[in-house]
Amino acid sequence: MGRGRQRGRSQRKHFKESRENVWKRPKSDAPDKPTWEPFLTDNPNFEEYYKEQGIVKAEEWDLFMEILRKPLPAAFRVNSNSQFCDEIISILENDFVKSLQAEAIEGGELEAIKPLPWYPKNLAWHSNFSRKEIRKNKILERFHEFLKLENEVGNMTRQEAVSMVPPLFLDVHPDHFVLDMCAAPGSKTFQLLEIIHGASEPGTLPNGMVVANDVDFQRSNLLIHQTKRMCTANLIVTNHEGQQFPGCRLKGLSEDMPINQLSFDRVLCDVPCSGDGTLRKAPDIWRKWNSGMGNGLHSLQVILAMRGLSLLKVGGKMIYSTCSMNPVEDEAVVAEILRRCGDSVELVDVSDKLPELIRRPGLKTWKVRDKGGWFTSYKDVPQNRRGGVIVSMFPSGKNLKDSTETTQENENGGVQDECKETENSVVDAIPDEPVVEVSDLPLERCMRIVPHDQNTGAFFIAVLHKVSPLPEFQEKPNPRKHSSKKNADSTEKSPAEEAVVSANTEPVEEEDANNEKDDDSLEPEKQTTQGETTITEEKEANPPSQAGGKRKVPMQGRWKGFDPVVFLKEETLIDSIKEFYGIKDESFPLKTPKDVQFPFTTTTMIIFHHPFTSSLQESFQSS
Ligand SMILES: C[S@@+](CC[C@H](N)C(=O)[O-])C[C@H]1O[C@@H](n2cnc3c(N)ncnc32)[C@H](O)[C@@H]1O
Repeated sequence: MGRGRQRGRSQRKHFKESRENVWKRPKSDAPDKPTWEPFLTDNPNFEEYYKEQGIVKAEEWDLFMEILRKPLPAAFRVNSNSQFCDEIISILENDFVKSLQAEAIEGGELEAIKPLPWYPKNLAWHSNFSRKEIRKNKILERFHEFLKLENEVGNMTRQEAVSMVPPLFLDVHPDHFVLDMCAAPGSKTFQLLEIIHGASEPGTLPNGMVVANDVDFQRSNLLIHQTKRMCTANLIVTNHEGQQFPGCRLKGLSEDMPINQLSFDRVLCDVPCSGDGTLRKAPDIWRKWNSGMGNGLHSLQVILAMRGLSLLKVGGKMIYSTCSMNPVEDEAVVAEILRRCGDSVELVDVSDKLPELIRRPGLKTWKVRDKGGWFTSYKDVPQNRRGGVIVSMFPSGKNLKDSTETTQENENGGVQDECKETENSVVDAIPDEPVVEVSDLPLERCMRIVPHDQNTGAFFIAVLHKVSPLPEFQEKPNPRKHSSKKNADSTEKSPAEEAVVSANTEPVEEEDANNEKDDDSLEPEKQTTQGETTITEEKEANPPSQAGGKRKVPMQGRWKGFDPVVFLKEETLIDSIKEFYGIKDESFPLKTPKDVQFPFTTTTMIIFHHPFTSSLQESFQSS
C-alpha cells in the first residue's frame, strides 16, 4: 500500500473523529477526561452585521439565528442518468420512507426522509438524523449504508440542498457548451453533466460538453473524483484562475470549416466566497467570521463574473452564485457587473420558476462595514480605508461626494441633482443625515435563500442573460488589472480576513475528503481532445497568482494530484477483468503487443469502464 493512501486513511479517520465530536458535550461523569468543546455558535460581529443589513425582518431574527445554530439536515440527489434511477427512487419511496414512517408512528419520534418539493421528479431528498440516531436505528443504519454505496458508484450524490439550486436555473440543454468556472469539488458539475447526458441514447455521446475549471489543483482532485463517477467523455477539467481563463479555439471538423473561437452557451460562476451560508455545516466559521472576509473577496468575484460574461455567447446565460448572505459579495457584485456591461447584459426575472422553492428578492440597499465602522456611501470612507473599501461595494457604485461637489459648484442642486444624473441609483439625502443609497437596478430579481425558509443552508443566485456583445474594453481580461495578486482593490487584509482562505470554498462532503494520491505521473496536456473537436489554448494564461488570499497556486508541469487514469500492470488482474466482462481477445485485444509500451494496454482497460465502449473502441482501435 502506498504512503499516500495510508496517510489518506489516517487523515480521514482523524477528520471523521473530529467531526463526530463537534456537537458532543463533555460528559458530566468524566470531568477530567479531555473532550472537545462544541464550536461556539456565537459571533457578535456577525449578528451586528446582518441585523444592520436587514437581511431578514426584525420579527424573524430569533428564528433566523436559532436555525443557523442547528446542524444541517443531510441532502442527496439521485443521478437522473443512472440506469437504476427509477429503481432507487422506488426503494427510497417504498422501502425506506415507509419503514421509517411505520417506526415513527410506533415510537412517535423519527422523521422520515423526504423529497425536496422544489427539485424536479423527486430526484433530491433530505433527511434529518443525527449520527447517534443512525447508530441506534437499524433502518437508518441500512439507509446510511445504501446512501454510501450508491454515492460511491455514482447513482446518488450527497450535496447540500441549496447548492443544488443554481444548475436548475441555468436552463442547460444537452447540446450546450457549459463552463463551470469555479467547479471544485464538483457537485454542480455533476448536475450539469447529468443534464448534458439527459437526452442521449445509451451508447451515444451528447453534443454538449462541460469545461470544469478550478484554480486549486488539490480541490480539482476532488472534482475529478466526483465527476468520474459519471463515466463521461464530455468533460474537460482545467486548472486556471477563472478571471484569466484563456480564450480557446475550436478546430474545425473539416478543412473547409474555419477555426472558431470557443464561447459558451452557459456559464456557471459559483465564486469563492466568505461561505457564511454554510455555517450550519461548517460551524468553525462562527469563530472566524468578520466583515472583512466579504470585502476582501468582492473584487475577485467581480472579475470572475466579468470573465464569465466575456466567454459567454450572445444569447447565452450565466449564473452568478455564492454560499454567502453578504450583500457585498452578492448584490454589490451583480450591480457592478450590470454597470460595467451596460445594456449588453440583463438580470433575468426567474420568479415564476421552481415556485416551491422559497426565496427572497435581492436587496436594493445595503451598507459596507470595515474596521473603521459602517459606511452608507463611498463619500464617507476616509482615504486610509479606501484600499479595503471600494466604490463598487456600494449600491450606487459611485463616489457621490465627488460628483455632488461638482454639481454644487455648478448650481445648488446638491445630492438630489446628482441623483437625477446617476443612472443606476437613487439617493435619499437630507442635509446632515447619512446618505442612504438605493440601487435602482432590478436587483430584486436576484434571489437569496436563508436557512429558516426551508431548513437549509443559505445561498444567493442571480441569472444573467447576455443580449449583445459586451462593451469592447470589457471583453478581454486585462492581465495587469485582473490578476488577483496585483489587484489593488483587495489588498488590505485583516488577520481574520486571512481566515477566508479556509472559509471561502464550499465545504467538501465528508465522503469526498480523502482522495489523495501523491505518486502520479500523468502529464497535463496543453491540448485536450473531446470527440473530434480539438481545443487549443489561444494563449497561455499569466502565471497563476493567489486568488482570494493565500490560496495555493496550481501545480505546473507534472501532475501531482489524483490520477484519473489507473494503470493496471498485473496480467492476472487484467485476465480476471476480461473474464468478468466476457471480453474476447479478437474483439478487443488486451495483450500487450511486443512493439507497444505497456501503458497502451492498461489505458485500454480504463476505457473499457466507459459506457460508450463501442464507439471509443472503434476510434481507439483505428488509432
Ligand atoms: C464555492 S466553491 C465552488 C463549489 C462548486 N461549484 C461545487 O458546486 O462543488 C469555490 C471554488 O472556487 C475556487 N476558486 C477560488 N478562486 C478561484 C479563481 N480565481 N479561479 C477559479 N476558481 C477559484 C476554489 O478553489 C473553490 O473550489
